[in-house]
Amino acid sequence: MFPWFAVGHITPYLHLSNELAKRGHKISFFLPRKALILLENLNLHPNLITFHPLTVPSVATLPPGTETASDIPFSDSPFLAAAMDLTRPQLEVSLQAMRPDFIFYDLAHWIPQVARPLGIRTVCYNVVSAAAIAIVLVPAREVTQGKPCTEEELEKPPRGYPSKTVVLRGSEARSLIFISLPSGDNITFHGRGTTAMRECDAIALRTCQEIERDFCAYISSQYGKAVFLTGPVLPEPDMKMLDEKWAEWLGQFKPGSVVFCAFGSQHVLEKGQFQELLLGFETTGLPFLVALRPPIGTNSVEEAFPKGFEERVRGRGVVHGGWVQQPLILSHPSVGCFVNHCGFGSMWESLLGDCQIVMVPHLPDQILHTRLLADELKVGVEVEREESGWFSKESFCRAIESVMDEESEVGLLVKKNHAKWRKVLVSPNFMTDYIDRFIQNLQELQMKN
Ligand SMILES: C[C@@H]1O[C@@H](OC[C@H]2O[C@@H](Oc3cc4c(O)cc(O)cc4[o+]c3-c3ccc(O)c(O)c3)[C@H](O)[C@@H](O)[C@@H]2O)[C@H](O)[C@H](O)[C@H]1O
Ligand SMILES: O=c1ccn([C@@H]2O[C@H](COP(=O)(O)OP(=O)(O)O[C@H]3OC[C@@H](O)[C@H](O)[C@H]3O)[C@@H](O)[C@H]2O)c(=O)[nH]1
Repeated sequence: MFPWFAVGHITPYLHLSNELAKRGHKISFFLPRKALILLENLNLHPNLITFHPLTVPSVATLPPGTETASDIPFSDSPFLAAAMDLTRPQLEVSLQAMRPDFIFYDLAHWIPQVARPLGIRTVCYNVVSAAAIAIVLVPAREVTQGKPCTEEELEKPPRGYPSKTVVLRGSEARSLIFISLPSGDNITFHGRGTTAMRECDAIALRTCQEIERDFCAYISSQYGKAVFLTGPVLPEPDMKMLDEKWAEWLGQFKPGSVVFCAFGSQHVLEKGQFQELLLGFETTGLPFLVALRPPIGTNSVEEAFPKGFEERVRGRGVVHGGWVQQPLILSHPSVGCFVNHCGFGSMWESLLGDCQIVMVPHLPDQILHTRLLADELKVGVEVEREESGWFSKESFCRAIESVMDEESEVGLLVKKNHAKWRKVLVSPNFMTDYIDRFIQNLQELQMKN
């Protein structure tokens, strides 16, 4: 396993590794040293899953010590991609010695060049939605190296893109410009993503037909190869592992009453937006647990609190400036609403849980995931932004109240739809059957010469 150096990628690769190991397969997992510390406890089969910490080479354009996407602003992602590419010699030496049957990778587009001569099969395993891939990372989206896409080009989905709902609206499309800019040396993000999928033996996606059938079919037709699906791949939460501190705090509130908020491993808010969000939570009058990193330019969340905030919400609101056990908090009976950025991991965790869903997307893939949930499946609501991109305290509060008010029409509708989808996704054997079929797909691929 060799995922992109981001917690939102390493985590789902580890969930898949656990499922493979559960069925007796042996896994070597390559990841930056720092990520290992955070994720080691998610390894449920240490006898079969071995971690291989990588030394992430220093790149002049990255802050010293950078190892994962959590360490840098989004704008530095291209330099982290360059650093990942420089780990190639480490991978080469290890693969030569190990000779695994398969290697799984995503943004390291050069893996097939290394693996093919060694007879190792390559699986490009993507852990963002099929929709996000279909809208940009396909040959039908023409991108020329050295020529950034225009706004007009970005506004149009590629020919044959199968949805009119799961799209970026108006100025949102501008944020896709990054696909046509360098991502490491001499390659664009589009070049990286499409090479990775064109050159692999199999494309795999962390999704299911039931939700993303048309997008999967589109990707398959664009690349002229089968697309293997793993399903959502989420472990059963083990509530015994929830930190005593949170179990106790959450335990004081009525079932389904607490609003939990987290924005994944990369997103850091501007101070003004952070304060607006907290004021929005305050206005709801509901108990809340917010787990967000200190906003830009601050060293702690406390330092950025709005004036008098702490006293006003004492006893019902907690703001934690670090990492929490998100899947376990979401499964706590007191938690009734999940305000999240709709990273693909959080999207699955919210869909499989039974909290009401409120989305505040930031990156373009997160906007597409939000459209899928809010406009296609209608299982949650999106917080309204102003034209400038600003979320006001009123819009946060309105979105949360609209799903938490038991009388609200929107709240009842999303609850009903969510329950319907959840029933499908948690039905006995749904996830197991996906993994079993996926392994069968791999075994058939292995039979081919
Ligand atoms: C330069 C910065 O680039 C962007 O940040 C990189 C992040 O990319 C994430 O991965 C994807 C994002 C998107 C997206 O935003 C919209 C899409 O329609 C598609 C994708 O695809 C992918 C992706 C990732 C991996 C993979 O194998 C794929 O096949 C597709 C990644 O999750 C995250 O960790 C990166 O930080 C960013 O937009 C920023 O604005 C730019 O400055
Ligand atoms: O405090 C936290 C925050 C997050 N998490 C976990 O970290 C993971 C975060 O993954 P997400 O995909 O939701 O979000 P990230 O922003 O970290 O992901 C990244 O990769 C996936 C893409 O869709 C996102 O756009 C990209 O930012 C989730 O599994 C979540 O449960 C915690 O366990 N605790």
